[in-house]
Amino acid sequence: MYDKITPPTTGEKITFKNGEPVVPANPIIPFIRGDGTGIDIWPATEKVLDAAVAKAYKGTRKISWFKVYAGDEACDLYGTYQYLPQDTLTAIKEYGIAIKGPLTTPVGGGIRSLNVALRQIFDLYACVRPCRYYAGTPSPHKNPEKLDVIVYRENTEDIYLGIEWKQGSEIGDRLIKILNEELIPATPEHGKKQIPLDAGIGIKPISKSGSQRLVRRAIKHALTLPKNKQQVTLVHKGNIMKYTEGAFRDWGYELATTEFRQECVTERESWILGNKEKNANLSLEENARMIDPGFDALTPEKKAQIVKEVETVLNDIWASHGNGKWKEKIMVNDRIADSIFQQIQTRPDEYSILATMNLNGDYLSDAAAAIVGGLGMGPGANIGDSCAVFEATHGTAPKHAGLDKINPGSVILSGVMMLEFMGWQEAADLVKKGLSAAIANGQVTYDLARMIEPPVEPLKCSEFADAIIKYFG
Ligand SMILES: NC(=O)C1=CN([C@@H]2O[C@H](COP(=O)(O)OP(=O)(O)OC[C@H]3O[C@@H](n4cnc5c(N)ncnc54)[C@H](OP(=O)(O)O)[C@@H]3O)[C@@H](O)[C@H]2O)C=CC1
Ligand SMILES: O=C(O)CCC(=O)C(=O)O
Ligand SMILES: [Mg+2]
Repeated sequence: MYDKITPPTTGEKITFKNGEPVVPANPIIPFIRGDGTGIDIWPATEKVLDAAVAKAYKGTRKISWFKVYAGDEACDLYGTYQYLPQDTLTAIKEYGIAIKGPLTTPVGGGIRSLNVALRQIFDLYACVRPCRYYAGTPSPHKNPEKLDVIVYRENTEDIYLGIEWKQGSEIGDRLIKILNEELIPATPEHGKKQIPLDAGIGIKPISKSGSQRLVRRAIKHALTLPKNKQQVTLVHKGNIMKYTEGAFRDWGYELATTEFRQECVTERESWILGNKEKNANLSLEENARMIDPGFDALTPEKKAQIVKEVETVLNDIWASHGNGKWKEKIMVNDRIADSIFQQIQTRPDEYSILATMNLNGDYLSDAAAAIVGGLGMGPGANIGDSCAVFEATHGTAPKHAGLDKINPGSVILSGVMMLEFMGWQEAADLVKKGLSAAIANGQVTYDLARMIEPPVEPLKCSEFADAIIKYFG
């Protein structure tokens, strides 16, 4: 079955039932070490996870790690350009849950991202990246503890589908010609616009099904959070990209107000309901004026539309959501992408789950990680309905590779997410406890040490792992 790798001789497979993993006591879990700093981070991660499982379950549970190859290491073993061998894909498919270090993607030309390829091959449509603060972590922000968000990023489409044509390529030029001469002129709203003849072209597909399955998962996650964090914010640049990013927002609201009608309230609905609660005699038009500050300047048609919206909301959900009942529901709102980048800095405690398309989520997860201590503190998971691959937000950080210096925190915390996904909460809690205590005691790697006042001597990557284990208690 495998060409150059052999699964561990002990251990069993994880399977999936209704999208949830069924985990034996001794699961086999494939891991990819990763390029660049993967060489430092992976051994530290494995050591911490093994120690936590051993301590939590006293030998009754154990992970059998299965080394599989991708990136530079794969080429060394399988030959030139064998960046993602079939063996690796077979193993991940067979064992269901995997964890990986970062993999290099060249800029401009060369191979397309192996990280993205894995997400697409296994349909890992939700990239889940929690950004929360561990006490004692130095941060460029005054109140980093106020940020506690989970970026829920659509992980398989958007421009990451990678359908693009190089400037000057035959098909790219043909496409531009067809667009300029046929399709754009046939679309009145595009007027006399033309694509420059020397442009590269990329396609940005955003589908209804792809958007809604991501938002569905985000809402289900919100249902598991404490009441004050039960909120899903749809992040988009829908004012500019109306039929892709704007549609993502609309499909998100549609899903929330149909599939999750009893569980959700939208922000606008909450205003309408709240207005009526404060003044039961409010007319529909007065209510409409209160939810839309520019109401009086609108055209009669637009005004009528908003009055109709108020009427529909009150007819449809006053009984189920009115009289304050909406305060117990999941709040679904939306924010324009550029705005959310400033909002997570200026009003961090107003947000919880940020549901995004692929590119926005990629940017936003790095930015949010920076607030709570940097890319060394940014874990992540790529989750589908029958497979999950855990990986950090950061990349290979090549200048730090092989120095036993980098912060393994993000991959270790990705391991925590993996343990939680497996239902091994006791082991996950031990790792979080050890990591929190190490940081609180100033035992940190260079990235955090350089921000602490007064400065502390940084630990090596491997020493940080040992410190975490020491603080399991
Ligand atoms: N999922 C994946 O595998 C990903 C892969 N990549 C790939 O990684 C390669 C390098 O990308 P690059 O843009 O340099 O981004 P990186 O995330 O690899 O690194 C950028 C900087 O972030 C900081 N950083 C990253 N990881 C850590 C860590 N574990 N601990 C502390 N600080 C950290 C370092 O800052 P400083 O030097 O200031 O300390 C580093 O120089 C590219 O090929 C890219 O495509 C990128 C993102 C995700
Ligand atoms: O695949 C890559 O090289 C980069 C991907 C990335 O930045 C991410 O998923 O956050
Ligand atoms: Mg990224």
